[in-house]
Amino acid sequence: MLVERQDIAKFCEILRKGGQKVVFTNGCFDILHAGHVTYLEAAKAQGDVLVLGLNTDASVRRLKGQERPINSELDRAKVVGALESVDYVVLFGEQTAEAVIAEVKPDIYVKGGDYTLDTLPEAKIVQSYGGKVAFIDMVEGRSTTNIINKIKS
Ligand SMILES: Nc1ncnc2c1ncn2[C@@H]1O[C@H](COP(=O)(O)OP(=O)(O)OP(=O)(O)O)[C@@H](O)[C@H]1O
Ligand SMILES: O=P(O)(O)O[C@@H]1O[C@H]([C@H](O)CO)[C@@H](O)[C@H](O)[C@@H]1O
Repeated sequence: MLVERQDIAKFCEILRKGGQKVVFTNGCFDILHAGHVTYLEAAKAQGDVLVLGLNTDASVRRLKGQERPINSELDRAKVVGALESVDYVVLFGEQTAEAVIAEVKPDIYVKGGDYTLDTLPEAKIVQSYGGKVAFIDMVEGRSTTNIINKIKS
């Protein structure tokens, strides 16, 4: 389910008050692949509810170049939100997920093994309120870039 950004803070406060352990992750999820699916299943397993912060189209363009995303933000939200492991999706347009994390205040913040505590600016804000940061191992050879390059070749 897509939650409006203006509602996400209140929404997650209600989840926490209901005793739900909230897991948060973020990403572009442009062309979904098996690495994403495995990763999101492992992220969800860390708690009770998985909230996914999805980069807006403008944000993806800044991060991954003018030719991206391939799929629009609403299409990406619909596809990734259809996964059983993903409970809620919220769009964010900032460069990093720090602001939306400050609103969600997840118990656990998860990213893939392509990041480390040193390369994750969001780690500081999670740790500032006692949240946990977890990393999920990468599924070898799976990436949206690889898929695009394979189609182009
Ligand atoms: N092969 C993979 N195995 C596990 N997790 C992955 C894998 N690829 C991406 N992720 C994770 O999924 C999230 C979204 O990543 P992203 O959408 O950038 O995927 P990507 O395939 O790396 O895309 P791109 O090739 O466009 O950079 C990130 O947290 C990332 O760590
Ligand atoms: O799909 P990606 O490229 O893994 O998602 C990005 O993750 C960044 C990460 O959290 C380190 O800051 C984030 O800043 C960026 O906005 C994308 O979500």
